[in-house]
Amino acid sequence: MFLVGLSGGIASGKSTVVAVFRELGCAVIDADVIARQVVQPRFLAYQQIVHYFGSEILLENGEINREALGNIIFSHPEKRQLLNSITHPKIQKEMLKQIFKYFVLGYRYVILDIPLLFETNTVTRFMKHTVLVYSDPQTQLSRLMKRNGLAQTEAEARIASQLPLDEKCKLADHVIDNSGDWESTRRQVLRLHSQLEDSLDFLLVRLVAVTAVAGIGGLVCFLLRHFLP
Ligand SMILES: CC(C)(COP(=O)(O)OP(=O)(O)OC[C@H]1O[C@@H](n2cnc3c(N)ncnc32)[C@H](O)[C@@H]1O)[C@@H](O)C(=O)NCCC(=O)NCCS
Ligand SMILES: Nc1ncnc2c1ncn2[C@@H]1O[C@H](COP(=O)(O)OP(=O)(O)OP(=O)(O)O)[C@@H](O)[C@H]1O
Repeated sequence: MFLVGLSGGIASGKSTVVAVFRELGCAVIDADVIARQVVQPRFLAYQQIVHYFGSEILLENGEINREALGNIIFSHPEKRQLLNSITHPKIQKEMLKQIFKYFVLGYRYVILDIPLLFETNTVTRFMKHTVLVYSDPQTQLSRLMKRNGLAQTEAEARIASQLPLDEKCKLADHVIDNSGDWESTRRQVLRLHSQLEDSLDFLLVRLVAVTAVAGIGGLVCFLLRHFLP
């Protein structure tokens, strides 16, 4: 089994791309979804967040007010670092569990949707392929403002909290440009999907070749040992 790391910038279109991969039957693990689960009130990360950020970041029902926490961490790098240090180890542990689940289920590759894949670049070495979902700066900004109802300065602060998309493009093996319409993105995902399937075939061919060479080598040794004086 191999891993495909998928990333992008905030509102660049990762979920849009991942939806097409899911439609094609691919296994996908979404770090944003896990990040939401690990801060539920019954977990340790929740207590740590309340301890460091105070009860003012809680909603009336006791859950974390994500908007309030986002406003803090996207404008204070040291607080972002603190939140990352609380949540990231738990997110990685849960991702590992899910990778194992898909391995047991027999999936041949798994797509990991990790927004900060290239920022925390220790993870990229476990990926056979990396994919970047790009959108041009103006499109990214306007989609983010519209989706989250943010003012331009707030949206710019969120974008600035991540490595620029142009930098990430240089680090990725594949780029999907989501600056255009849905159909154009869909076509690119279909093309990439068939490339990933081809690379899977290539892996199988290599595995068969290695097994065949080992088998022939064993047979030659056997013959030499038994038939040579
Ligand atoms: C700050 C939080 C509360 C904001 O929640 P909200 O529901 O508004 O946004 P959501 O979780 O859907 O994230 C949206 C996007 O924000 C960006 N983002 C989230 N966390 C971070 C971060 N620590 N640094 C930079 N960008 C981030 C990502 O591009 C992500 O896809 C939340 O994102 C969070 O808990 N972040 C810390 C965990 C984390 O790093 N998550 C990213 C996946 S590893
Ligand atoms: N090709 C497109 N055309 C028009 N709108 C789009 C397109 N792709 C995405 N969008 C819209 O842009 C917004 C961001 O897209 P999406 O949620 O897929 O990004 P994301 O990278 O997963 O975001 P985040 O990391 O912040 O959660 C959404 O409101 C989505 O509907």
